Amino acid sequence: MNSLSEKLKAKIRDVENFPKPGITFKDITPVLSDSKLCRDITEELLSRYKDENLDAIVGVESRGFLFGMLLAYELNIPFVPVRKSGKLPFRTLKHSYDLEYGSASMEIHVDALQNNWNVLIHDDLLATGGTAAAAGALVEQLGAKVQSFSFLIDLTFLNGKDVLKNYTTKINSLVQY
Ligand SMILES: O=P(O)(O)OC[C@H]1O[C@H](OP(=O)(O)OP(=O)(O)O)[C@H](O)[C@@H]1O
Ligand SMILES: Nc1ncnc2[nH]cnc12
Repeated sequence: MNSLSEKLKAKIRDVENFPKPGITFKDITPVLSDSKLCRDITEELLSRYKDENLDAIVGVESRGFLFGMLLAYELNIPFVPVRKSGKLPFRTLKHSYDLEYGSASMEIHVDALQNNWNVLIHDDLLATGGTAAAAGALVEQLGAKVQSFSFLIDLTFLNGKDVLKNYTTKINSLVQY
C-alpha cells in the first residue's frame, strides 16, 4: 500500500506556465475529486493535531479553506478565514506581502481570535512563505500565538520555512518537492 504522501503525489497535477510563464502550478483539484484520499488527509491531520490543545484553525484563502475547515470541524474548534483584501465584510486588520507570482494583501476580522489563543495556520501550499507569514503576522497582531503551520505541499526549493521560523518551528507538510 502506498503511503499517504505517495498517494498525494500521484494525484497532484503539474500545470506548466500557470498563472505566469515559468511557474509550474501544483493543481490539487484531482486530490479533491478523490473522496477517500480527502478522508485520509483529514484523518492524518487530525492524528497530528488532536493532542495539541489548539483553540482555532486559521485557513488561508482560498485553498487553505478546504482542509482547514475539515480539520477545525474534526477538532470541534473555530475556523477563522484569512482572506485577500476587500473580501471580509466586518472590520479587519491588513498585511501586505509578495507572492511567487505577484503581490497581495491579506486580512482577518478584528474579532476573529481571542488573546493568547493557540492557533494552527493551514494552507494547501508553502512556496516563498509570504502568504503564510502574512497570516502569522495577522494572528500575532490579534494577540494570539502561532503554534503550528500546516501545509499539504511544501515547495522546499523556495525555502518558505525560513520565513516562517520567526513565528514557530512547528512547520509540517504532507508532501515535499
Ligand atoms: O508561499 P507563497 O509564495 O506566499 O505562496 C503560497 C500561496 O499561493 C497560493 O495561493 P494563491 O495566491 O494562488 O491563491 P488561491 O489559493 O486563492 O488560488 C497558495 O494557495 C498559497 O496561499
Ligand atoms: N507553484 C505553485 N503552485 C500552486 N500554488 C502556488 N502558490 C504559489 N506557488 C504555487
